[in-house]
Amino acid sequence: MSIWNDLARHQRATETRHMQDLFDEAGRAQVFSVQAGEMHLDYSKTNIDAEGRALLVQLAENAGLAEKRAAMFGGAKINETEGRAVLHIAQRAGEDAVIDVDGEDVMPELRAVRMRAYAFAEDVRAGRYPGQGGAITDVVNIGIGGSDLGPAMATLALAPYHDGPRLHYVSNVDGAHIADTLKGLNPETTLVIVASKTFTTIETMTNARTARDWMASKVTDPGAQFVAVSTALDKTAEFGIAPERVFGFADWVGGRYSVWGPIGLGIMIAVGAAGFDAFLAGGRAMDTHFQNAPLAENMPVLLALVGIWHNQLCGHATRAVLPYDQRLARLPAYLQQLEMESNGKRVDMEGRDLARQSGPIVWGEPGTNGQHAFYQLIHQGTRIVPCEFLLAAKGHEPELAHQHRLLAANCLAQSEALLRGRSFEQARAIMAEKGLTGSDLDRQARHRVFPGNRPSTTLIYPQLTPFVLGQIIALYEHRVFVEGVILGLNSFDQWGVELGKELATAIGPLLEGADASAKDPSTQALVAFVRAHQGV
Ligand SMILES: O=P(O)(O)OC[C@H]1O[C@](O)(CO)[C@@H](O)[C@@H]1O
Repeated sequence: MSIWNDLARHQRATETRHMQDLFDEAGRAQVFSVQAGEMHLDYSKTNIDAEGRALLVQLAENAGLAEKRAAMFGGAKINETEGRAVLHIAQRAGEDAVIDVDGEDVMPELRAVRMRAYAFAEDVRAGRYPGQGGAITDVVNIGIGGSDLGPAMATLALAPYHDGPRLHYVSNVDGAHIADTLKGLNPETTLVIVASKTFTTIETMTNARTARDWMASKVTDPGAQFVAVSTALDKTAEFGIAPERVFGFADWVGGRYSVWGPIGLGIMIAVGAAGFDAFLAGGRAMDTHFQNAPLAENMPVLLALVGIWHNQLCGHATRAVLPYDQRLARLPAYLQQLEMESNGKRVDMEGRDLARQSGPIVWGEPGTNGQHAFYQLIHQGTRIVPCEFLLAAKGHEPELAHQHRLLAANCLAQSEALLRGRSFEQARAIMAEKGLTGSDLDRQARHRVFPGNRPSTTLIYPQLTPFVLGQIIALYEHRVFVEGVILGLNSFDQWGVELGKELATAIGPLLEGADASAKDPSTQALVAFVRAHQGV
C-alpha cells in the first residue's frame, strides 16, 4: 500500500512542472528509453523522472512480478476463474522448449498441429489444394474477437509479404458484412476458414452457415472448401468439417492471445510458413527479453509502468494508440480487445473491489489521418490523452521514400508539439506579424495557444517485417500481463461479455413477435420499433 502512497505523493509533488524542463538533465532521451533488439521505446516525453521510475519499478517488484511471470511461463493455472494455464507463449516457444501442463509436455502436439497447418497453407498457396473450380484465389476467415482481430490485423500489417491468395475477414453478425464480402467471390475457388475457439459463438456460426449455403449453391461438395480452427473438435465434426481439415488448439490459449497458432492460418496462407515462422521468432525474441531484462530495462514492464503512471496515478483515463504505419490500421482495434477485455475488470483475484481504476480506454487511428480528425482535442482539449506513437524508420516502397520521410516528420512533429506546445507570447507574436493589434490580437492569440506538457511515448522500429510485428504484438501482450499483475486482477478471463450474450438470446424471439411485456419500457419501445419496420 505504501508504495502506492509514495507514488501518489511523488505524482502530486511533480505534476505542475513542465516536462520540457526535465530535458535540462543531459542524456534524458537515452536514460528514459529502452531497447529490445532493434526496437526502441522512448518514454522521455513523459513526466516520469528517476525517482518516479524507481518507485514504479518497486511497485512492480512488490506485486511479485518476477514470480508471476515465472508462473505464467511455467504453465501454472494463473487464470484462476477458469482454472486454466495461460500459455500463449507456448505457441511461439523454441524448438527445444518443454512446457508441462498437468504433468504432460504440451509442445509435441502443438508443433504437430503447426506443421499440419503449414503444410495445408503451402498446399493452398501452391494450388495443390484446389477448390472445385481451380486453384484457391480467395480465403474468407469467419471469426470474431480473438478469432478475427489478430489475424486480420496481422494480415494487413504484412501486406508487402503476401504472395498467396487474397484474404478476407468476416466477423459481424450483421448480414451486410458477409454479403459484401462474398459479393464478387467465386464459390468454386474460395476457401472458408471457420475460426472459433469455442465453436459456439453465435456470430461466427451464423456466418459460417450463410457461407456454407452460398458455397452449396455452386459446388457439389461445399464441405471440402471449409476448414475449422477450434478447441472444440466435437463441434467442428458436428458442423461437418472433416478432421483432416480441423486445426485444434488447447483451452489454455486465450482467444485474444491466439494469433500465434492455427488461428493465424489466414496469415500462413497469405505469407507462407517462412513468413509466419519469422513472426513467431519476433514474438519469441520479445519473450526472451521480457523474461531476462532487468525490470528497469524491460520494455513491456516499462510500457506498463508508464501506463500505470498516466492512468492510475495521473488520472488520464484513455490512451491513444497512433501508428504512423497505415498497415497497422487495425492495431488499435486489436489492442482494444487485448487490453480492455484483459484488464477491464472491477474486482481483484480474490473477488474484492479493485482498489484503483482498471486498465485504460484504448483507442486510435493511424497517423497522419488522425491529425486531420481528433488531434485537435489531443492538443487543445481540456482533458489530457497520453499518446502512444509507433513508427517504422523505413517503409516498403523505396520509390516512395520521400512519402515515408513526410510520414516520419509528422510523427516526430506531433510528439514535439505535445511536449513543447506554443505559449501565449509566441502565438501573440505570430498574430502580430500578421498585422493584428489591440484586443483582437489577444483574443485571436488565445485560440492559437497550445498548452504542451502533454505526455507521449514513441515506439520506433526499423521496418514492419514479420519479425518486428511479432515483437510488437508480444510486447503488448506482456504489457497487459504486467498491468494486470500490478492491479491484482485476472487478465485472462472475460466474464463481462456474458450478460449481453444471454440477453440477446432472450430478445431474439421478441423481435419475431413473442411477448415483450416483461422487458423494461425502453427495451419494449425499441423492440416495437424494429418489429414495426420489419412488418412483424
Ligand atoms: O473464438 P470464439 O470462441 O468464437 O470467441 C470469440 C471471442 O468471443 C469472446 O469470447 C468474447 O465474447 C472473446 O474472448 C473471443 O475472442
